[in-house]
Amino acid sequence: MSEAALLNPKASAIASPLTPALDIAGVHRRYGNFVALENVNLDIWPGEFVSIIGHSGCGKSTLLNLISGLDHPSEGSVKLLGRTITGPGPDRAMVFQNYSLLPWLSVRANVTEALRAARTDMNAAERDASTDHALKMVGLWPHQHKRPSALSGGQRQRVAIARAFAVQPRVLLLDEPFGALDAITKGKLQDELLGMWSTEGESGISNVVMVTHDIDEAIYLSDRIVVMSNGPRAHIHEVLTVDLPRPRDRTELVSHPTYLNLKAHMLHLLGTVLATHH
Ligand SMILES: Nc1ncnc2c1ncn2[C@@H]1O[C@H](COP(=O)(O)OP(=O)(O)OP(=O)(O)O)[C@@H](O)[C@H]1O
Repeated sequence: MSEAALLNPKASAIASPLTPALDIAGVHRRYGNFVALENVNLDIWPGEFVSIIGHSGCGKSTLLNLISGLDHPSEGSVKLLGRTITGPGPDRAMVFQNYSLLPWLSVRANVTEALRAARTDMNAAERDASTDHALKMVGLWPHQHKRPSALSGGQRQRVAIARAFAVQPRVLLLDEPFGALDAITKGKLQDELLGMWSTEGESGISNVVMVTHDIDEAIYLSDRIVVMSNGPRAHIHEVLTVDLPRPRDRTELVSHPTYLNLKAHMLHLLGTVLATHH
């Protein structure tokens, strides 16, 4: 990077390696008197895969909603490449816990309509090709003309995943995306996700922020794992770095000392330090 680019704030807003992809600073989220999040601070760097883990109700979905722009902090700011997020945008796509499919549209149309909205750079043929690819990837191509109501919970979740994968946003926000899936499908989609995320270049997914309850999934996929404290007044308890080389081999990983140490540490945090005694 040239000195001029560093000195020119406009030029450096996008290009500087010193600008976080996401800059979450002093974020509080209150609902009336109820404080869901209290003083959350986190920088996520371009290219990072970050997971968020913590007990139920600690504000994980709230944090994702703030990044998506569907919700706003009561205090503090969330910035994307140096610009404050004021609403949803085509640079971010979210896979919700509850699928959020449009029930009056077919499986296929749920994907193509999302592309029409988010990828104005694509023509109809490109949208069709991208939809075909995403639906095949999640194994729903044979079901493409069905309505969501005719699908199982796991199938609906896969439509939501196909929609986000097809859009290929700069930042992909995932709220327990694989929770409803069987182990084989889950593993396959985790690997598809990694394949898309690690794609180099201007297009494609640069950052993934994923809420999960699954410790193994968090370690397998992430560069860093954010452990939230319990709510109310939830904040970041600890950020763990997953210092394991990529590509990672699922079967070799489980006997790797770094993996075992991380897993033991997370079990201790979630099971003892942050235990909820329910
Ligand atoms: N619109 C709202 N109004 C009032 N309280 C809310 C609202 N949305 C969330 N909360 C509260 O904020 C807290 C955090 O909720 P959130 O859904 O972010 O938790 P979570 O960590 O994603 O939980 P889970 O793991 O169960 O999905 C909870 O106590 C929840 O009841």
